[in-house]
Amino acid sequence: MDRRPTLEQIRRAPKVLLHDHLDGGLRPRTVVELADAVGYPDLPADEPEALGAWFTAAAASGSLDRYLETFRHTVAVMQTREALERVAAECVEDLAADGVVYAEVRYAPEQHLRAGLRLEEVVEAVLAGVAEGCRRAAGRGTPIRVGTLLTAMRHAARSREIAELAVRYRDDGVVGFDIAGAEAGHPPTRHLDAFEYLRRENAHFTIHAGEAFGLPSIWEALQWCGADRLGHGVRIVDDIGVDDSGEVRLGRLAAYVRDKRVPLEMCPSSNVQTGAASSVADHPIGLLRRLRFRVTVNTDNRLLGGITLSDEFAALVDAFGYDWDDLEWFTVNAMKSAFAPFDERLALINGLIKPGFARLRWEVR
Ligand SMILES: O=c1[nH]cnc2c1ncn2[C@H]1C[C@H](O)[C@@H](CO)O1
Ligand SMILES: [Zn+2]
Repeated sequence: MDRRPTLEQIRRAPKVLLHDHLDGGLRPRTVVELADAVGYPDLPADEPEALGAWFTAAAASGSLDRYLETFRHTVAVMQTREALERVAAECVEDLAADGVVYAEVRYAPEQHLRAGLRLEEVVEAVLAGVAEGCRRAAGRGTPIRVGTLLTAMRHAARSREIAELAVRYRDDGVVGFDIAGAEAGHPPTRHLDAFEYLRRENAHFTIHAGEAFGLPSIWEALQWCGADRLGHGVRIVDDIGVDDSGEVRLGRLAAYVRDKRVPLEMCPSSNVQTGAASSVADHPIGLLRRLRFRVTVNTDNRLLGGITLSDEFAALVDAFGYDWDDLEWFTVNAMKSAFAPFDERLALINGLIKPGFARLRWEVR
C-alpha cells in the first residue's frame, strides 16, 4: 500500500514557513479589488482567475529579474494603511487555513511610501493586520504565530535605516531583517553597515543569497555579513562534488554551511520559475536533504507560484518519494531555525509539531 503523504493529509500537518513575501502572496481577488479602490489602471487582467494565471505565467520566465518585475502590480496596490492591513490579515488567514502554525512573513517597508505613509506607519499597519489575521485564525480553531521580517532592497541604499526600524519594532512582532531584490551586481557586502549594526544589537537576519548568483554571494553573506540564515542558498550545490561512484566531496564553504547548521530557506517552485533549477525533481534540495544540510521548505511567493506550503511539500513527495519522517524533519529544521525565542521554538516543536505529526501518522496508518 502506498503510504506517501497526500496533499489533503499534508494540509493537516502542523507546518512552519520561514520565507514568504507579503507582497508576493496576495489573493488575486484582493489585487483586483485594491486596484479598483485606489484607481490603479495597469493590472494585466481585471478578473481574479485570469490575473492569478497571469502572475504564475509571467513569473515563470526563467529569469529572476523578470520574476521581480511582476511585483510592480502588487506593490502598487499596497500603498495605504487599509491595504497593508488587509493584505497582512489575509496572508495570515491563508497560511493558517493551510495548516501553518508558525510563519515569518517579509516585505520591504521602503516600497510602500508612495502615497505618503512613513516607514513606521507601514510597519504598524502590517503588524495590525497580522494581529487581526491571528485573531481570525484562532477564532476558526487554527491558531498560528506570525513574526515579520523587514526587508531592504539590495539595489537601494536604505538598508541601515530599515535595520534600525527592525530593531525599533523588535518587541512588537518584527523578528528580523533581510535583503532581497536582484542578486547579480548587488553583493550583500554593499550593506555591511546595516549588518554590523544588527550584530551589535544582537538582532537576527537572513540574506537572499545563492539564488541567481553563485558561491561568492553565499560566502559574502556568511563570512562578511554574518547572516544567520540563507534565503535560497541553492547554489551551495556548486561546492559539492559527486563522482560516478556516488562518493560526495564537500568544498570548504559547503562543509562550513553543513557543519555550522546554517539554515537554507529553500523554495523549489520559485527556483524553477526563475530558472535557478530546471525542475523540482532536479532541484538540489534532494541532494542537500540526503547530506543532512539544515534544509527548510518554503513558498517564497504564493501568488506568483500559484502555490501553498502544502503544495510545495506535495511536489517534493512526488519528486523524491518523501515520507512523514522527511516532512517532519523539514518542519523541525524550520522551527529550530526560526527567529522566535528558543523557549517558544522548543514549545512548538515538543508541544505541537511532534504530537501533530504523530497523530497524523496514526490516522493515516
Ligand atoms: O526570490 C526572490 N529573490 C529576490 N528578491 C525577491 C524574491 N522574491 C521577492 N523578492 C523581492 C521582491 C519584493 O518586492 C521584495 C520584498 O518582499 O522582495
Ligand atoms: Zn524570497
